Amino acid sequence: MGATMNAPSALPAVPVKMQARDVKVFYGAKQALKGINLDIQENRVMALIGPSGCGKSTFLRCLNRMNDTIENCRVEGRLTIDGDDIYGRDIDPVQLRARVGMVFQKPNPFPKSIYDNIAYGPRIHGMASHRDEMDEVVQKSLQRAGLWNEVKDRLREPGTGLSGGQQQRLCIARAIAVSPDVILMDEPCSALDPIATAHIEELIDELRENYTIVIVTHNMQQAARVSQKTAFFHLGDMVECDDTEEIFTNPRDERTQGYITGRYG
Ligand SMILES: Nc1ncnc2c1ncn2[C@@H]1O[C@H](COP(=O)(O)OP(=O)(O)OP(=O)(O)O)[C@@H](O)[C@H]1O
Repeated sequence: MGATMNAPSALPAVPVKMQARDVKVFYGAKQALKGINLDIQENRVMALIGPSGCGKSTFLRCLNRMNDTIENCRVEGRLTIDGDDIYGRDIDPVQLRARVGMVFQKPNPFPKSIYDNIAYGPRIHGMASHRDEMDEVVQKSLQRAGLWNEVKDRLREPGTGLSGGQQQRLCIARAIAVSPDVILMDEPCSALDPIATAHIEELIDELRENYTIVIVTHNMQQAARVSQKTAFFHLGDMVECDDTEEIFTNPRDERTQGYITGRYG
């Protein structure tokens, strides 16, 4: 069977989807990240936690080059997806952002119909040539985001007319529609009530079957509930990354311990 002889209980290694090596980020003269090394495993949820201003969102934005849109922002180091340098000359940031989708803190549907919110990306990327094909993409994306049954009879109504939780699932469906490998989520539940939050958390757990997910959250219970790996950031450093259970029960660094026990943050 080819099992490793000296480690009979070892599980097969999980492939690395994205990798950061010595990633430094500057806003003008101010350094926000000090040399981050991190491996993001495929089909896992990784939570990024840490006190306000430690660089979690900055790091997240490096993963799909959203920092390119910030004028005085400079990124150094190496970031890869499936081994490809995402800051390489041959990488088109628009294509990259389809491969590495993003969901923001505040649901931000386009001022368009529910249908067109989903169809927008596939249209731009030429992913569906016929109406039937597009209908299928829209239906599949909404189903995967757990929203289809609620909206199937009102696809022509504006996306902005949905509840906050539904809007956030619409944004997740929009990200899914262009067939990403990775979905980045920047505090996706912070604007939602507890029921909508629980719904999104369940969805995140389902989505990891097909996608790699990186989520920034201030809510440590949420990190513990949804992620398999957790990385703790502090003052621009990635202090430690481990299995989520390990980080919350047995952190190695006293800064992590201080944060998870609520001593600061
Ligand atoms: N556009 C920007 N211009 C200048 N400085 C910025 C910019 N965005 C972030 N920073 C700075 O970079 C550092 C890291 O910010 P970042 O938003 O990544 O932290 P964070 O951990 O996500 O914080 P929070 O949890 O409060 O969202 C902070 O000192 C912040 O002030």
